[in-house]
Amino acid sequence: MTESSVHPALWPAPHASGAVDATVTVPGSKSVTNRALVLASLASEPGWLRRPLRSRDTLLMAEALRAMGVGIEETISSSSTASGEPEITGEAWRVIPAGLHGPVTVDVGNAGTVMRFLPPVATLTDGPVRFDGDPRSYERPLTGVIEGLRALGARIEDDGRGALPLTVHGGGALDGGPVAIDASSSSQFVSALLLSGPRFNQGVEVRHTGSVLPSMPHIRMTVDMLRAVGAQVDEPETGGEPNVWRVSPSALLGRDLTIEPDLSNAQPFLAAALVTGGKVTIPDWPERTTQPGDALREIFTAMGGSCELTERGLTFTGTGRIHGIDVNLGEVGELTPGIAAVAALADSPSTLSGVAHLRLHETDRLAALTKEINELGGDVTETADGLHIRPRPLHGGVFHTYDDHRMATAGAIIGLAVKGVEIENVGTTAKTLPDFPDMWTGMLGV
Ligand SMILES: O=C(O)C1=C[C@@H](OP(=O)(O)O)[C@@H](O)[C@H](O)C1
Ligand SMILES: C=C(OP(=O)(O)O)C(=O)O
Repeated sequence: MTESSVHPALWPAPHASGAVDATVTVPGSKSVTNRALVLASLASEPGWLRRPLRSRDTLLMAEALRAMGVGIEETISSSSTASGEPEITGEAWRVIPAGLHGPVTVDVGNAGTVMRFLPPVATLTDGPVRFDGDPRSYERPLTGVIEGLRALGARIEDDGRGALPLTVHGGGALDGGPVAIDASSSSQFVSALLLSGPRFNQGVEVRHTGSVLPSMPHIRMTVDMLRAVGAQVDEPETGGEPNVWRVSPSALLGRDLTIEPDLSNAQPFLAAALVTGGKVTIPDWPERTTQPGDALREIFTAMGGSCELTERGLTFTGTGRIHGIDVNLGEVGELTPGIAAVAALADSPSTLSGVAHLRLHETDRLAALTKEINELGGDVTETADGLHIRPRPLHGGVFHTYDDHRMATAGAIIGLAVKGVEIENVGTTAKTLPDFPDMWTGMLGV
């Protein structure tokens, strides 16, 4: 447990006195940064990550890979101006792959990407790799990774619950081949096995056997990023068998990759435009992306705003009126807390569905959102796979965050419209956006 969660401070969420009008530069994507770190570490030559996200989840990933032997040097990248003067263009990480070694202990924190993406990497080391993390990490599902890796030839010691803590006994290589897993509780099981797949002797063929598969854009992100480093991937969306992904064994290239801004972390800022009837521009919004946050253009437009993508970025404009929405968020589950917050301020009810698996995210997000919005006077009920939200006038109070970064940002969105909201442990936003409080007050000019 972190110091801040033992003595959680209360952060008075700023109330917006008028329409916001701001440009907010959002740091790099967590999901892209952590995939890029894994792929660069498994490559056969050095590579670069430019504008990586520097947050708890990505630093834990970098630290774990370093402990296994990978060189990751943090530098400030520069390029020359027309006059020849160097111009600072931002942070860059140079990744230098090396032989992977144990014994190592990996702290996964509460990062889904670290606890799921690294056990497959650990099978390639020459020793034991112990995985441990925050108390909540013991409750988050890992069965697909543990059972999947065992079926592919790995030796893993765990306590039989299909969760952390566990030790992967790396044997220097893994057979690989075909494997069937149920990834209905997390798409990250599929991504995890695919990311290391090129380095398994026979590659990997992952077959998802469960009824639902959440977060498909994140699996597309895995496939796209694998292809970008030279891997050969067959997958359902380009003519392959449904629910089957195949990665051939191959060496991986070291690339020079600029990380896109984190569009899910852009969500609270776009929501601020919607809630206050203002305007927010996010520079460098990609024209094409696999990030689920891109769906906000459609979802927040349906909730009452409008957006325009230009060379300046994405500009989102609110009208001051917010409408409820009936939407299946199965593909974009991580957007649920921010959408629920906006929906609680709308002029009609909302039904958010397709997100039963959020009960096993950083916290049980369906229970947490229901409790916290209702404690401010709201009327939210949990359904089997989501939330039903009937807006009511809300009042101030403490908004608890349960060590969940997206609960903290959801509370901040509500605080824009409701006076006297205090966010407990806003520091938990450090998981993916350490500068959130300053960025938020900066946007509001307070
Ligand atoms: O692969 C990824 O980077 C992610 C996949 C999703 O996980 P689930 O499929 O477990 O929801 C998402 O919610 C998480 O924030 C990031
Ligand atoms: C679910 C999330 O994170 P994780 O990568 O820990 O699963 C999230 O960021 O919303």
